[in-house]
Amino acid sequence: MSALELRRLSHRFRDLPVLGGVDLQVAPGEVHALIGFNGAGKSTLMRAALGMLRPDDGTVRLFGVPVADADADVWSRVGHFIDTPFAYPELTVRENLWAAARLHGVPSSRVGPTVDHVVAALELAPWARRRAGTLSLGNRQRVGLASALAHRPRLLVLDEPTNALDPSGVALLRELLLGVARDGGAVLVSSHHLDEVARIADRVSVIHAGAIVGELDPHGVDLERAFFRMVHAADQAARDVAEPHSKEAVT
Ligand SMILES: Nc1ncnc2c1ncn2[C@@H]1O[C@H](COP(=O)(O)OP(=O)(O)OP(=O)(O)O)[C@@H](O)[C@H]1O
Repeated sequence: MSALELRRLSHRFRDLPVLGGVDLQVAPGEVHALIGFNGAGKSTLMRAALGMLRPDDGTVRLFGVPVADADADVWSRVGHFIDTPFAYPELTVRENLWAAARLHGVPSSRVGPTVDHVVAALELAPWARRRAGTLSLGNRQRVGLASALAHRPRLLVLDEPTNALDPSGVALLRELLLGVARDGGAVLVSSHHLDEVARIADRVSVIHAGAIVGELDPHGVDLERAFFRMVHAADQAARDVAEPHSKEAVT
């Protein structure tokens, strides 16, 4: 059973079509990367996957359960990092992580060691007693990732998680995500960084203009060229559908 399954997901914001019939699955033990240009629909897809946005059409299942029916047990197995990292600015890093772990169902008897573990994992110890609102952007991003990871979720959904991280943070996160997948967890991660994706992904789906236009081999040569070729082919196919006569005139 897939940890996450999207079927025929469609959405528009007013008259702007943003997702057009997306199918996507993330299996246990797999890092599935989603790459695409700015505005391609990555965040919208992830928000729909997490029940933060109700799509116009299509279905979302988390561990086989329709997202609308997901109960606390299902959500306790999900971790996410979307948009601006969530943190209470007036609480310390430790207090934030404590709250995140409790909200994800970690019992109070285990929350102390859970927080210790994730503070160490994200190398947040020097800032653990600082208020989150006083942290640098990169360290706030680390707190957001720590909140997503603290309760050891079986499905992680991360939207551009390396954006503000320094090279050591990027390397740290890479090892953490590979560890989650090695332990049988499922990871969906969006990124613009093809080289980073190639290092961690088992599958790479390309999203373009709200549609999955193909998969890239993460171990293939020249991922960037393959990505642009795929996107341009999708654009050409869309033009051929919109203006069939211009194609006939050329051929
Ligand atoms: N709440 C909203 N209201 C109206 N339009 C929106 C809203 N959220 C997103 N959009 C539009 O939907 C499209 C897809 O946006 P989305 O944020 O999903 O793209 P993305 O692939 O995550 O982009 P980026 O790489 O820049 O983060 C864009 O054209 C965006 O302007």
